[in-house]
Amino acid sequence: MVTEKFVGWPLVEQDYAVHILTPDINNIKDIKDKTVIYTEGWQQGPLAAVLRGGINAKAVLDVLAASGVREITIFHLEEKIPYLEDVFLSSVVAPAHEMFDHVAVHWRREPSIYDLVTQIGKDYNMLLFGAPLALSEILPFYKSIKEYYAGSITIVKASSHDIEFDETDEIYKWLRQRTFEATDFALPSVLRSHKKKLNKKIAVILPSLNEERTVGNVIETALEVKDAGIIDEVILVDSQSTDNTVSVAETFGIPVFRHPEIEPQLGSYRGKGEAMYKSLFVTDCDILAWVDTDIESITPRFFYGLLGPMLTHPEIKFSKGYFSRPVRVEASGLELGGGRVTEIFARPWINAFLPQLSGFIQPLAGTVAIYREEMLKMRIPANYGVEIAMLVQAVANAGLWSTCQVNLGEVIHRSKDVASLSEMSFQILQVLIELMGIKELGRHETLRRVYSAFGKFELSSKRFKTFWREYKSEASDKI
Ligand SMILES: O=c1ccn([C@@H]2O[C@H](COP(=O)(O)OP(=O)(O)O[C@H]3O[C@H](CO)[C@@H](O)[C@H](O)[C@H]3O)[C@@H](O)[C@H]2O)c(=O)[nH]1
Ligand SMILES: O=C(O)[C@H](O)COP(=O)(O)O
Repeated sequence: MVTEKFVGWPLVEQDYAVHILTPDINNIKDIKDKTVIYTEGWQQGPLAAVLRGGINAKAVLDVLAASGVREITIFHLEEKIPYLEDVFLSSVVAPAHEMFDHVAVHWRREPSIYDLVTQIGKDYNMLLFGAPLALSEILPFYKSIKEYYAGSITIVKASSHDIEFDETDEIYKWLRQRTFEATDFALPSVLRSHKKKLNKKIAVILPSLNEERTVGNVIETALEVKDAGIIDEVILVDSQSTDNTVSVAETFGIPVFRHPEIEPQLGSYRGKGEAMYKSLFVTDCDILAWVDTDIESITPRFFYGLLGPMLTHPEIKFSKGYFSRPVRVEASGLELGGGRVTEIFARPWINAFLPQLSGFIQPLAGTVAIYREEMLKMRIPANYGVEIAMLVQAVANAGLWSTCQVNLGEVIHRSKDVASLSEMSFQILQVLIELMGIKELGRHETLRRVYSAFGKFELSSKRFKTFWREYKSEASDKI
């Protein structure tokens, strides 16, 4: 049963749709542009909100305030990742103090929301929750809570202009089936046995350019995973570092190459893409994985996590790492964004022109693994466009379902200044224009920047030509 307005609910504002939940319900509807209250009904007596943070949690506060509630009790399960608490603090705790006369926040440590509800349920006639992300998850969530709580349940979904993901959406399906957690692959014996069955050799290639501070730790961590029998080779490919990166790497006894010296007759360009292109000449392994050498928060998880889905799902030919990169911003306290170039340039571009890739959380991540035979089909730009180029071609050549992404945890790495990121974006832009065959837009390769101060101008301009590599034409006999 669905009604527009539930009479039992003492709402004083009209911007809400109220849908009745009953234990035998098997379908619920959304109403666009309205906050929706999925509820078993208003119950007089003590009530509490169980909130994690985010827009649906905030919507619970809005609904209660609009219903005339002046005092609120909030239960919150402590996050395993502490910075997520900033989301709770900024979206729930801070506004609650503005909206209610009295606010009690209880930080809890039960292992799950169901344990929490079991503990507190008898004290409240009514419990309110923020809705899970997808509409399709609301009903299962309701039914699970119902098993542990006898009072009246209410789930609130914020008004949103967003298009909901649903089961018919291909990206949603892909996200569900092709997004993995690195921690699910933490048992070396299981990965070893999959690797044996798959019968493929794996090389981890570490690209470096002036990473003397972090490279040693990255190599050591990679070697741990090699010792565990998950990878066969660890190789460093350096882009002519001017610090001690190479000598640090050499102390570990791994093969170390300066990429201009690899197949020198093919010439040499500067850039990370060039290092990745040349790596195929220094190993004959079947699967190649790259992990950046500037990652301060490196752990074995980065390596086995990236490779785990490929080892356990032979149909997966390309694996991309993703991670959280907490960035502090003024207004909301914290953004869980993907990186500045990702959010401001790559993601909007992808959604506008390459929506099939919109499920990738970190489309620019440098932590990637691919089957050698798939890489051989690709055109590789020498510059920072390499990551997006490989992603676009991986999906174009073998289909979205041959790709996956893996949550590797949190990445703390050396951050570039905005001017450097602007140059990186310019390179990625050039690569996308080329790959998408929209050259008629013109290929302007100069990035001009005008600085102005005290009425004077200074002009800097830098040329970014994208050099493309192809295995087919240039080097097929060598690899
Ligand atoms: O010419 C180069 C430039 C960089 N690197 C190494 O490549 C990795 C990543 O480079 P970095 O300059 O730190 O890139 P980010 O600013 O972190 O950029 C992100 O976005 C880029 C574009 O997608 C990706 O290439 C990166 O891997 C990804 O971390 C590091 O280990 C570098 O030492 C090289 O080997 N050669
Ligand atoms: O992936 C990105 O967008 C860039 O590498 C920038 O990342 P940052 O904003 O975390 O430095």
